[in-house]
Amino acid sequence: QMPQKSTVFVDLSAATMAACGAPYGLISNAAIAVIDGLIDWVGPVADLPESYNSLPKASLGGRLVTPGLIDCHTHIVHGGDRAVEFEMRLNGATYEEVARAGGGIASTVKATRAASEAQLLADALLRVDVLIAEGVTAIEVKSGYGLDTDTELRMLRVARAIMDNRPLIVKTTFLGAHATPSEYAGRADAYIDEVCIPTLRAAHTEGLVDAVDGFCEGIAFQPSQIARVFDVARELGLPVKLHAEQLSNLGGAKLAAQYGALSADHIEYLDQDGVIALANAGTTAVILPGAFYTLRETQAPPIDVLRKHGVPMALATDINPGSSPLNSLLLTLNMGCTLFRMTPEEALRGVTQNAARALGLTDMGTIAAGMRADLAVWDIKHPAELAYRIGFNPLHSRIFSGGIS
Ligand SMILES: O=C(O)CC[C@@H]1NC(=O)NC1=O
Ligand SMILES: [Fe+3]
Repeated sequence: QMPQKSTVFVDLSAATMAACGAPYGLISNAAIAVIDGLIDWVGPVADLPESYNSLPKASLGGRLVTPGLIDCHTHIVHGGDRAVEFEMRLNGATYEEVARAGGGIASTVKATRAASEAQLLADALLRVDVLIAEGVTAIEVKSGYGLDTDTELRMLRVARAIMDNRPLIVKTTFLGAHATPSEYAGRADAYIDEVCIPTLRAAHTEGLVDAVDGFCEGIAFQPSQIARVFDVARELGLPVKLHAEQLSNLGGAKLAAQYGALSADHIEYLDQDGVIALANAGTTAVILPGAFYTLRETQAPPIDVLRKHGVPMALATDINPGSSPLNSLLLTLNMGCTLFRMTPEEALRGVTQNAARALGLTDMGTIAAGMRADLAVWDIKHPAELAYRIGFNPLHSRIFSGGIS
């Protein structure tokens, strides 16, 4: 864990992302007082209380500061890759031909089951370091490529080990209900009862699970099967989230809302009833343009309806080797705007304040007293530049728990 710092950062503009009237919660000529790794005060430097005069000052050279970025939906731990099936598809192979050749989730399950904890960690850290270089200070990591007890537990242990190796907050999500493994082909209910739920219990006993997720889709699990997993999550006192309405509308978002889910994710096929259910439940919508782009989908999520009903929107890479091998949260910002017409402010809020909300975190995501001092310092003049550029990383430095890292 990085040493916790006490510093007053000056010579900066702060896009606090806090609700304080100005777009982006912007405070020009600001100061941020940090004590023991937590933000103690933020505001115009002219108003800096004298009580902070004894703290060391650090100039940020007039740069723009945002909350550290949060990637709230990732499958960043996994074995192998799916480049060959990417090539097969572009050479005209159908999904069925790819599946028959052993492609799809099954090929990543096979590679993940064969990989050691050390190999999974080494591979994940390569992808994590790319996110850290973009100013990311927290990520969520899902299991779901093991689909057997040993490998699901190994994936979650690797997710926890990331925090021991990098200055990063990692929240883990159990996704045993990601797909039915080949040994249970055609027996999804048996897989849920004999593997998924017992593995969830074992993972929880080992302290490996912060939330529980599922893939509610025709090619994955029905709402009734997801509900059986969510009932156990509720019994264990674990929050839930759900991959819902990605390729069709099975009512997954409504099911998630019934369980007071932290988030409903993808939601390209969400209808107005589903939006209202999310709004009433206080569930965050997680928008995932990487899968929409990679799968060349045509149905965009109902951003305007979500906006109309005040459903908080988060934005994430969904980094996974099959449907979203997208290793850039900055590019995700641009895709959220250009593909789905989110505004640059909504997009930035989607990887800060609302990403924290999608993970049930209350100590990060905005620059405000009491929050972790996890910040990103940018060589830009306006926050909109973060979503505007394509393939350009303007990060100057990253502050984690009050220390430059
Ligand atoms: O193709 C993969 O490996 C994951 C697919 C991915 N998982 C999910 O729940 N939705 C997706 O698009
Ligand atoms: Fe996903």
